[in-house]
Amino acid sequence: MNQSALKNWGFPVGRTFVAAGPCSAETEEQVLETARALVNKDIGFMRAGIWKPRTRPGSFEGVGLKGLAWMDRARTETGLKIGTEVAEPSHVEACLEYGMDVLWVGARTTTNPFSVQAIADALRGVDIPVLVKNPMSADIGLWVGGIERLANAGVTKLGAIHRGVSSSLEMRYRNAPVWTMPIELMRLMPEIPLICDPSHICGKSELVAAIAQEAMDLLFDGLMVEVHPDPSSAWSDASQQLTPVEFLSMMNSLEMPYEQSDSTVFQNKMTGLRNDVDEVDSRILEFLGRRMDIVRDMGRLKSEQHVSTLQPRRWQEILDDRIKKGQGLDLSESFVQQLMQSIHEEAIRHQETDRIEGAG
Ligand SMILES: C=C(O[C@@H]1C=C(C(=O)O)C=C[C@H]1O)C(=O)O
Repeated sequence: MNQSALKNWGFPVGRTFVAAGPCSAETEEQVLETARALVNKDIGFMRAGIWKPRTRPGSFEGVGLKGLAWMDRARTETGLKIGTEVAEPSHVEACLEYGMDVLWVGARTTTNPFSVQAIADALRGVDIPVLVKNPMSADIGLWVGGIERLANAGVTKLGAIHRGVSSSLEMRYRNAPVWTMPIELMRLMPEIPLICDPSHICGKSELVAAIAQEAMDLLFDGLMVEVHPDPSSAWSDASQQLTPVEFLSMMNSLEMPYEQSDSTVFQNKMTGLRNDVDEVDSRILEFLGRRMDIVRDMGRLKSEQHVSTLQPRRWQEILDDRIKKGQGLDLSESFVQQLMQSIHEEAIRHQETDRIEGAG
């Protein structure tokens, strides 16, 4: 949690920090209409995409420079701060000419250290807030590295935006939420304010409120939400944008939890439950240690008989059986699968280590 940093950067912060605005600037009227709908609503800044990195050519790629002039007009008229995504040094230069209040580096750009470095170099000596979206894949090193490149170039007002991760397996969301990634960023860089972009995670407007709430429950410092005066006619990302009315109603119904409570009853109950969890975790680890002892015995037997470490049929049986058992315990299939895969990998490591040592 680092909302004080956002306040120090000069952004209005209401109950939580929030950036809102259309996916793309489309027309001057659309930009102004959005700004008018957002004014005096505790908005940190109005967002709008000016250059849109699209997966395939031929789709709408942003209005370019004239969009910056529209945003500048919207700022003059409403007093809202304005921000957009930059993907190359020429974008940075144009944004600085228009005095944009905040910039962010998009997910595709964060994926490429050369691009981030070029943007960082273009930002040398500039003191505006810069936010870095997580890369397309679940590679936290690229995210941290992007933030570090900007910091090394002298950018001091740094933040991060979590927009989920591209996944061919994900069906419900456009980008898998993979909360472990922002939680790890919070641990590694606690001084960096962290904002969630539920619009890009969800891809569908009806899912946005639940993900925004989850972000609040996970102590994100704020949200970046796509809001369009008429989402169905939007030139990009039509299905994930909220109307201003939907956006405001979502903001009003968001619950903002605290990290702690002063209630001693709460604290005592939590301490008791946490002790129980500590006890269970110790037993899980003891059992895992025992499992690995057995696995190593098997490894020695296999080694003597020149039998392979990997036993695909046995592994398939184990997976099917544990997933089924997990269902009876209200453990999701994907959790049990990931857990067993980790255990299997550790088992293979034990058997292989013994094999190599035995051979040596
Ligand atoms: C332990 C064994 O070796 C490997 C590890 C397994 C496990 O951890 O359960 C299962 C099958 C093998 O791929 C075994 O052959 O049973």
